[in-house]
Amino acid sequence: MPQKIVKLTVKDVRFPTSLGQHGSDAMHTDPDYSVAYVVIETDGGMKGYGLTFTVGRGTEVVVCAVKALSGFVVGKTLEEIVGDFRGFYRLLTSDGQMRWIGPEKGVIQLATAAVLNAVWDLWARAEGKSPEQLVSCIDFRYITDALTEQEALDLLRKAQTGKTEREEQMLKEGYPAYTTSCAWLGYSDQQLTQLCTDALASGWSRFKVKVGAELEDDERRCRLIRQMIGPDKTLMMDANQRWDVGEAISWVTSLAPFRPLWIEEPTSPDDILGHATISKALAPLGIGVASGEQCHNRVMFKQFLQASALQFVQIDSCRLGSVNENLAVLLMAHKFQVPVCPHAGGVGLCELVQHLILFDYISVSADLNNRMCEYVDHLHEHFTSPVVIRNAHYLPPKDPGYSCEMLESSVETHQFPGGEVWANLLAKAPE
Ligand SMILES: C[C@H](O)[C@@H](O)[C@@H](O)[C@H](O)C(=O)O
Ligand SMILES: [Mg+2]
Repeated sequence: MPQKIVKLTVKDVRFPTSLGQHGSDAMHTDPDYSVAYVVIETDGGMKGYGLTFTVGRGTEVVVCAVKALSGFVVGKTLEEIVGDFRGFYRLLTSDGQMRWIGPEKGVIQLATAAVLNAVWDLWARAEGKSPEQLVSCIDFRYITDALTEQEALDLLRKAQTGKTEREEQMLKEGYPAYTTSCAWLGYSDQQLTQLCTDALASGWSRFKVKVGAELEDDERRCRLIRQMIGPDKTLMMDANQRWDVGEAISWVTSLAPFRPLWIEEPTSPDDILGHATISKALAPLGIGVASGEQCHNRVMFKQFLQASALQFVQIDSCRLGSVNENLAVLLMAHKFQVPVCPHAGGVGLCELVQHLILFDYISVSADLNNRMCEYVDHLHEHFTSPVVIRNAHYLPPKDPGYSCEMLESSVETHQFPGGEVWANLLAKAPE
């Protein structure tokens, strides 16, 4: 029976993570991890859950944008949507009036991600998908000079070989992960040492440290973490867009003795040629450039790849236009032979992105070289099917759907500004 979507609700849900400096970096010094949380409902009583991640103030703007998009979803059947998913994607991203406030970037793209993530959740509960079906979800507009529909189909068909073995391998071993939880910028050295000791004891071998505010602090913290993890484990550094191009090169050169695998977001996320310059300058030091958590669409990723500006592609489940656009980027990255190491953490990003990276390994790249998925140990307890990490690997999710359904009680108490958590905090806040 066709399932008609009859309702879409969206809520502003925030967690006061800034109180403990969790998630802090050189540019976002006080993040309150938040989501615009979307639930769509069908007349048959089925529900789809979706979200997009933000860091506090401004979530209400994303909520408004989701409301502005809801008219495109409510009244449609799931079959109508997935029967022409490319067309539906365009309806959301290319509406003649709404596209002016994007197109395909900023708040409206975050809202698109939240809505489409909910649609994918609903669809994912239903069935498996063939290469043809997947390709039919991708909007190839603006990327055919890098990847055609036929090439995408060929890549997916080629990766059918060995798929079952890779699936079994993932079920047994899981997908390799790295942790960012030890070294947020606002953590003291003592906290860093303790968290690093715990992480090593739990089997973590890949670590990311925040840098970019003060060089001396960076040197001290990187020395500390390198000493703790030893010479053989992997270290990544993340500057969250703090530098100009020249500054990035000299700053990272000073940190080179600590042997980072990559420097993440060294400069503006929009500066493709700047990233290319930094990549070229750092290559002789064996340091790659990573970016993507604020790369707003497939067209930007295409250019980063064409310009050899990135050595690690960091897809994001909520920044790009949901699975549809992530599929395009995974396939382009594979064609350009650049490893994908997704951005995760936040609220629900690990839950969502585990699906994409498992898909990448099983159905696209068939490669684990230089690949790992970010993990941050926060806020998983608010989800009905939280990620499962075993020995620093993501174990494949077992429950149907896209894993971003939150506990009703968590949504209730963290709704901004009226939920209990915020009502209490705001009552205590100075005028
Ligand atoms: C404000 C956030 O915590 C960011 O610092 C975070 O997403 C980070 O860039 C990361 O790579 O995990
Ligand atoms: Mg980052």
